[in-house]
Amino acid sequence: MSPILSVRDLEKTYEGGFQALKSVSLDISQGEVFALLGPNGAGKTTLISTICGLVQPTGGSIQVGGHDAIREYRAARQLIGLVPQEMPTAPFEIVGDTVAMSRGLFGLKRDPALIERILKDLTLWDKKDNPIMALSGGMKRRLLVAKALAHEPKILFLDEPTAGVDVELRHDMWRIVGELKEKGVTIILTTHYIEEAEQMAERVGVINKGEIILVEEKQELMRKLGRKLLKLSLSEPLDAIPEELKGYELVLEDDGTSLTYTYDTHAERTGITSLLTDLASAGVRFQDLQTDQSSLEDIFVGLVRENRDQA
Ligand SMILES: Nc1ncnc2c1ncn2[C@@H]1O[C@H](COP(=O)(O)OP(=O)(O)OP(=O)(O)O)[C@@H](O)[C@H]1O
Repeated sequence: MSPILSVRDLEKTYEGGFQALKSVSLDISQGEVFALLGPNGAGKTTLISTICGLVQPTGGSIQVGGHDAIREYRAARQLIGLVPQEMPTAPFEIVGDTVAMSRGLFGLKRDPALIERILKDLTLWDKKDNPIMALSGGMKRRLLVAKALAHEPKILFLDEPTAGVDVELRHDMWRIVGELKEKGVTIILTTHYIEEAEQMAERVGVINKGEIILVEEKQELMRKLGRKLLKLSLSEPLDAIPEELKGYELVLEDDGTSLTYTYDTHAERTGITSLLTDLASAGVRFQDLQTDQSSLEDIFVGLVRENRDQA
């Protein structure tokens, strides 16, 4: 099946020369939930804004549902709903009106029944006659989702949907995403949190400094994130791994002075206890041991640390 969204070699250099996107390529299938994970300033908002036509790219191309996002802007934009990080609307606007107006902006016929359903789904129906300023922060977040859905988009972008929200609203957002997915809406969300990507997404892309450095199926990513290394410094160097330890897929390193075992922290059994017993019966002694995170976790922790250091 051809992707509903296809981004090719996308570049964005802001006025002043800062390159926020460096040749980003990405394909998203219809109906999938994709999380774009990355630290502050990685380029997540720039990427979304460029796809939604709010920011002009300086290179590359974007196809949305087969439409070129620049040459066929209106057709492409019609398919997209965008939930921004913050409420850009006027505080005096009435909740029900502002959602209906969002639909009108796309030149679509009024559909009060649809607006009612959207407001009810987002538990905003009893606030429909209130001005936006009378809503709590959490309700404003829900209203942003309602406005983005009013023209029945096929692709919904959620920019940091749970940044700064309480636990209850975070779970609500996860539920809303699940329900939209059931209806066949393609969802792309940005987040800082591995946990959030794990909860919601089927596929995860990691972006850093304007480059997508990894795209993985969530299951595969979590498997890698869950991997750890156990490194044993041996008392006496080994020429080879003893036959009875072959099942552990150990790696002999550092001129035979260290053995490394990879295990899965999510597994019911890590295999460490039996490894240590089998090492003893094979007569392999060690003087020290240390554990290490898997390389993927290193990447992400490294990204976040780098970002914090720069802040
Ligand atoms: N209008 C602009 N002019 C110049 N530089 C900009 C502009 N908008 C964003 N940038 C820069 O581009 C980089 C990427 O910003 P962007 O907002 O896309 O990151 P992000 O991953 O969404 O971060 P956050 O998680 O903080 O929202 C940042 O270094 C930012 O300062």
